[in-house]
Amino acid sequence: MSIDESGPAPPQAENVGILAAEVYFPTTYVRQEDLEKHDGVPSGKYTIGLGQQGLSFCGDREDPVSMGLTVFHQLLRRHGVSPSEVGHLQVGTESGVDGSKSLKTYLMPILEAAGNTDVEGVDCVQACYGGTAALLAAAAWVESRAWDGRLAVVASHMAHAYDFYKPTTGYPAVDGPLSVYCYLHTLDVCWARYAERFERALHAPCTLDAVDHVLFHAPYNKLVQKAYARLWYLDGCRNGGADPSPAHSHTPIAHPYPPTAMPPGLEKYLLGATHASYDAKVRPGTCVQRQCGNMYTASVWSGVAQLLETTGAALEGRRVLLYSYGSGISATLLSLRGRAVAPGSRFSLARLQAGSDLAVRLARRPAAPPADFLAAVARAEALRGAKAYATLWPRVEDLAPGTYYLKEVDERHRRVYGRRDE
Ligand SMILES: CC(C)(COP(=O)([O-])OP(=O)([O-])OC[C@H]1O[C@@H](n2cnc3c(N)ncnc32)[C@H](O)[C@@H]1OP(=O)([O-])[O-])[C@@H](O)C(=O)NCCC(=O)NCCSC(=O)C[C@@](C)(O)CC(=O)[O-]
Repeated sequence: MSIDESGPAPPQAENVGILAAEVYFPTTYVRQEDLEKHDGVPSGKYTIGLGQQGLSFCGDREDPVSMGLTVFHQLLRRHGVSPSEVGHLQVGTESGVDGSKSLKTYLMPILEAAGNTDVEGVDCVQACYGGTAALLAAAAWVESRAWDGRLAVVASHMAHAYDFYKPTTGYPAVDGPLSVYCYLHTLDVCWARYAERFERALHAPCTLDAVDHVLFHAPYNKLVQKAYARLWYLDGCRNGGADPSPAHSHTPIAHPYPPTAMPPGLEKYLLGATHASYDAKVRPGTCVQRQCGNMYTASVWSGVAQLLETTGAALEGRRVLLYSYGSGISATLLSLRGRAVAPGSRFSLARLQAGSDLAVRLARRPAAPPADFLAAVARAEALRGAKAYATLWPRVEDLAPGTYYLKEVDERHRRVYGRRDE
């Protein structure tokens, strides 16, 4: 997919696009309905209230490095990319394993094995936005005079899902309502700026009708539903539509209500009014997010991979709007266009679709009991900063074939990785 029009095209801009995407999630997860029972909250609180189905977590055998190794290895192998073809490798992350060494350096053995050490890029760290920053840096490299024709890889990894779920010492402190406000308010600002640029570049009105799919960063799915409803509302306001609020029906809206000052009933109305278009434009990119929980830097980009799987060649010519949000605040609203590549290319949309197995892998995961999840959290806490230990769980044979895993942390905090046989 190519990055959409956003201004006068520099000479190399036609080379910029996403050729392939790969997603890794651990095989261990807990069902949200089991967590509701375990936590003693009313039934529906997590599954309907937050719109989530599963929560991925991993044991001490997996960390951001092993997940990055797995997904990077898989990306090259599945798409027939030789390590010598990679000239840029950038990792978007929220949770490195070292205060100095980048995650990118841990992935280098895969390229070094093929004699390739001439690889630009390090890590991008900024809450959930790191993956997007990495993608934009890779795109800028391909557009620049430094580009030598090789491929750029942005390897986003999934952070431990419980990092944000159970804040304790050393975990992020969260102001939930403020963070939700910031997410939605930032969407308002981004949409206004996006629409302005769109109209300047394309000399055509920017409306949601010009968009075929929308992908959102997803801390939880209910916020995605609300964000899409808000986008529809903003679109109506911007394009001189009538106030859809039952209380103010058909009054032209000069200024949208801010997210915190919506008249009673308006949000519910918007959710209902956008139900069908949400199903068509948004839902196809949300399955991994609902089944794994907040994937932080990888969240919105998992939607790209899922859209490739569900839509394939039909994506050609379609416009995908993508909202990346990271606390702090950093956000980008950008659009991508599905583009055909040379017939028979290893990166054709049809091939990407045929080679993708996200739904199969999600369905194959056996659900773990909440007690396993809590034990993994407790062990991660106990091992924070520890050295000279061998990892214990899960058993290597319970990892998916080909998965990289952490074997041990030695007495000098050096991490040793292995790979499960295929
Ligand atoms: C989001 C909050 C504040 C929610 O807070 P909470 O206390 O978990 O839930 P709540 O009591 O506010 O209820 C949530 C919804 O569930 C409903 N509900 C309640 N009970 C039931 C039931 N039985 N059956 C059906 N529905 C039920 C309830 O009515 C409500 O509906 P809403 O008003 O939203 O429409 C909390 O989960 C939180 O603090 N989360 C962490 C922060 C977060 O996710 N923020 C999102 C924006 S910031 C962001 O995306 C960045 C981030 C987080 O990814 C980090 C980064 O960038 O690094």
